[in-house]
Amino acid sequence: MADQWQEAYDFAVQVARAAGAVIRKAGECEIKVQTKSCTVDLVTQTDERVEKIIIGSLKEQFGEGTHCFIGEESVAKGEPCILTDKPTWIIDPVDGTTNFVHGFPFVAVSIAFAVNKELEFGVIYSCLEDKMYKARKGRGAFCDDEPIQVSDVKDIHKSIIISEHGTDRDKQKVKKIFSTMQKILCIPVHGLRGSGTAATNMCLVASGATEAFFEIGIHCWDIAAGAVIVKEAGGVLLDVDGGPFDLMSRRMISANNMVIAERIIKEIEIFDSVRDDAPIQKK
Ligand SMILES: O=P(O)(O)O[C@H]1[C@H](O)[C@@H](O)[C@H](O)[C@@H](O)[C@@H]1O
Ligand SMILES: [Mg+2]
Repeated sequence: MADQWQEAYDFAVQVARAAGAVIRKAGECEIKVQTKSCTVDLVTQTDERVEKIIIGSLKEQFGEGTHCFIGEESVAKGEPCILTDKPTWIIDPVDGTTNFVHGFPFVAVSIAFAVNKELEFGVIYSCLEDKMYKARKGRGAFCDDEPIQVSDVKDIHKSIIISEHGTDRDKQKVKKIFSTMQKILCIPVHGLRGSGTAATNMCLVASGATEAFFEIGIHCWDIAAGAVIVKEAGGVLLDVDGGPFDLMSRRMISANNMVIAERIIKEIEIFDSVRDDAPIQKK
């Protein structure tokens, strides 16, 4: 059954493109902003609407009950964030909500699909740039149907590194984030960047525009699709402590190769985040 998930993969591309069109259109109107975990963790009606459209389309296509869903906005409303062996869609309807609110031009729809806890494919539609990134396990990574691959740079001094500061404003954590960035900048590297969306950042690694992207505090929906795309483009994924990549751990580094990844890891000051699949605390 080599091609078991091809239909799902093709459908995910269609759904991501349609979702991106909804986001583009919504960006032309007034955007009503609300907050989630804190005052800088933004959400809009578009995030919720687009997630409903995506999950609704997938349920209609594949039947209610056979597939599971982990969506950013559903989890925010109390749905479980547990990856089981069942076919599971992992969805970020609007990755880069802050960018969307401000008109900063990087916003992505991110859709991944896992079976037996293994990622089968990932689709990221960078909808303002109109770029469709996709990858299926063992079959390469593509941008607008052209194969993409990571950069071959091994010399850290010739690299561009991406990181983000996320939405947690705990002073000690922010201090560690900036201390890490300072140390990396002074290795020195050619530059530090951040697009404001983890999904797009991972596509930039996969297409060779940058050598690595790391972040602590991201969620599984931010990185699931990107993980497949980076890997299929020849890159590597690791925990920020150098251990194996763990989708639910809320931290990861994606890089073009192990040499770059391990050099960056030496500088990362790690801080704790509650795992995505941690039991929900009763209030
Ligand atoms: O826009 P989001 O879907 O909320 O994802 C963001 C995330 O909130 C932020 O913490 C990260 O720094 C960004 O890289 C994410 O993509
Ligand atoms: Mg996101």
